[in-house]
Amino acid sequence: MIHDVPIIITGGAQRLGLACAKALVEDGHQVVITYRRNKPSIVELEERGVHCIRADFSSQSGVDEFIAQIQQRYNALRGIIHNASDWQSEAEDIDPSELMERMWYVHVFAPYRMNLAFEALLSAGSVRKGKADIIHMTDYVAEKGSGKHIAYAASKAGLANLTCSFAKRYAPLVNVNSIAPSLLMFNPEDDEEYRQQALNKSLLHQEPGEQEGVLAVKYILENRYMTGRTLSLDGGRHLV
Ligand SMILES: NC(=O)C1=CN([C@@H]2O[C@H](COP(=O)(O)OP(=O)(O)OC[C@H]3O[C@@H](n4cnc5c(N)ncnc54)[C@H](OP(=O)(O)O)[C@@H]3O)[C@@H](O)[C@H]2O)C=CC1
Ligand SMILES: Nc1nc2c(c(=O)[nH]1)N=C([C@H](O)[C@@H](O)CO)CN2
Repeated sequence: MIHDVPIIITGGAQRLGLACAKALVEDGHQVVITYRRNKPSIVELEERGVHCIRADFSSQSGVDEFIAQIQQRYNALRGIIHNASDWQSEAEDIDPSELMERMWYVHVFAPYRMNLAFEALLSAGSVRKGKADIIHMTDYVAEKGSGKHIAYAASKAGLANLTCSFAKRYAPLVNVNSIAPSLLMFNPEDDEEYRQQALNKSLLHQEPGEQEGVLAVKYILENRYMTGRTLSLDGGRHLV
């Protein structure tokens, strides 16, 4: 057992999770990330002192194995950012039952099990660091639904609801909040037409990039009077 008090970022080897990991290390935090598929960023993160753990949250055993590794290695946590996510749509070649199960495991079951299992570690982290946080990365569509990503949206709504329940359960030692982005970053395969449509969905018409997500995470980590709330990062999409 070592005496670090890290922040865990799930799905931390690319895009937003990776940017958060680098930024939190810069700010002096100890960081643990999970990754599913190996990537060059893992070496870079390990060189910066990040503890990288391979984990797949699409089954109960994958979640349980990860929890056991954390409990064996650490006795306190400064926080956990549930960022791992699978943005899969209801495509014709996908079995809906399999899709819903996959979405539910990564967006609801894994955060739920981890939040329960890490209660003692987060409480200890709060005592040692003066504060502990659980952050759920949800999505604008958790509130509005989505015609193309039905299971994804439903499972993100489940994650948003966990925010309220765990905020009640863990107050006052652990603050529990969500960040609900709309468009943060396009994927490389997105074509120009798709990009224009997505940009036109918000008042601000921009692809903000991962650093806006990092700022939101840092705000929550520093804030002492917010729990059970959602920080909306959507360019005013609700007003369009
Ligand atoms: N990007 C955007 O515009 C938006 C993002 N968000 C939310 O913000 C967060 C970050 O977004 P973004 O950086 O784009 O996310 P990505 O989709 O790029 O990355 C998510 C990470 O989660 C990991 N992951 C997926 N499924 C599993 C699983 N079953 N078990 C373990 N790990 C898994 C992936 O690992 P691997 O690569 O190895 O498969 C990947 O590294 C997500 O929660 C997302 O839903 C919300 C709205 C908009
Ligand atoms: N896990 C992910 N979730 C989401 C992604 C993504 O790439 N990975 N992307 C989006 C889109 O950016 C969308 O909001 C606009 O095209 C949503 N969620």
